[in-house]
Amino acid sequence: MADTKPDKPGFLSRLFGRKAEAPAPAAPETPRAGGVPEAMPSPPANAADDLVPAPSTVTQASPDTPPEGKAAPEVAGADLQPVEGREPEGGGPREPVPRPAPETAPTPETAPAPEAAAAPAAPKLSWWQRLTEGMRRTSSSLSESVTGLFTKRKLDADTLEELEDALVQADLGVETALRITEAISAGRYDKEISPQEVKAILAGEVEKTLAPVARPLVIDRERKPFVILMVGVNGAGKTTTIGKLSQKFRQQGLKVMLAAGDTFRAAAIEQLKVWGERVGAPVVARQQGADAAGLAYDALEEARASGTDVLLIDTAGRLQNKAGLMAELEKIVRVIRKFDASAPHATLLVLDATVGQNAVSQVELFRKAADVTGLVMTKLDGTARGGILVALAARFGLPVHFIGVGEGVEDLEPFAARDFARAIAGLDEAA
Ligand SMILES: Nc1nc2c(ncn2[C@@H]2O[C@H](COP(=O)(O)OP(=O)(O)OP(=O)(O)O)[C@@H](O)[C@H]2O)c(=O)[nH]1
Repeated sequence: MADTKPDKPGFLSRLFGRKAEAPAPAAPETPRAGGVPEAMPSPPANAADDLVPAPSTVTQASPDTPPEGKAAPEVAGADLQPVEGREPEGGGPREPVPRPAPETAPTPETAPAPEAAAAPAAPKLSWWQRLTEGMRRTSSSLSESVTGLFTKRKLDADTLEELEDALVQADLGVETALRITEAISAGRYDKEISPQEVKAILAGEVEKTLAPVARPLVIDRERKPFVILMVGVNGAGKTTTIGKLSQKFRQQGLKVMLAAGDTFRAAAIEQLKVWGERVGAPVVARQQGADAAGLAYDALEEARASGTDVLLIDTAGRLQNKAGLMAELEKIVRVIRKFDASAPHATLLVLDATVGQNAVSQVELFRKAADVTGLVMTKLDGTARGGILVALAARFGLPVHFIGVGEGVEDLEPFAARDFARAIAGLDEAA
């Protein structure tokens, strides 16, 4: 018998209806600087491209200090609140002191794996285990909905509507939610469908959306240094991600240098120095409040002179207001290009998954100020809103290079569409 049409508006009208009825992006789950404050008074315009206002210091890496398994704990609390003004001086590192150095410097070959220096006890988990564990909140809320909706029930309009709601709630985005419900309903209307079948279709559709954006970050060895500019709002995980990436690059045998371009926060400079020590990468830094573009230029000179392969430049996640932040980023890019017209070779926007739909406006904002070439999504472990990555992929098509599911150095891995799709749907690892 032919499938009966659902007794409800078509998908398009449902799409427009829903858009009209639920435009407000959900608030972040935890109060944080998910957005850049707008209503603050404008900061004094930055001086012209003053490239050498104050000497930069290069903290020589203590390559003797092995990378550790435990990432720098943040700088929580006040740092994540909207900025009221500059942070008081003396916000020193809130990191554990790096472990004592061993006798010999670790080469990428000899450097101990991050876990080696970490506290014992915890069994080593595979990436799949970390990923599924990290994404449990997102996947269980989806799984519960699917199981609740499709257990011993025929597929009808109400079920589809409810499923669509659950998908939108998980931040997958309206378009993707519609595509998934259409795929599920195709040929199955008024028939029974098991939760497992629904999850398989869900995973398949999510994978289709993600596959085009799951692209590795390729370091062009011809570019020396290969310059990576890290941008994102404060608290998104930029500094931590720089540390984790540095560790990966070092393990690949690359010579890495870090530039403490978040001169807005003293703690960020210190945090980066700690990471530099841990992974064996020198850190170019100036005092808090120094001109970040000038610092970037110094770092480029340093990096070229020392034969560095990869230079990672940290940037401030907030200034007095959005316009100030954007102006600073644009200036950094301008100054970098004076040194090397092809740089930055990658501009990575770090996004915190817990902000949900707010990530959409962050992408729009940062794309205007810096030519964002790829995304890194952090904190997928702290949220039920992991679906936002799917919504971003559908909307912007920007490459997603890495995802983070925890604070540990091993909790950041290259993004793989199938793994993510199966994890979000609550399925087992692909064979
Ligand atoms: N749970 C979890 N925490 C993370 C992840 N990535 C980073 N963090 C934590 O998020 C906090 C903020 O990270 P930072 O690297 O300081 O963020 P930032 O963007 O540099 O912030 P500013 O320096 O304020 O601009 C730290 O406590 C990190 O350990 C992740 O994938 N999962």
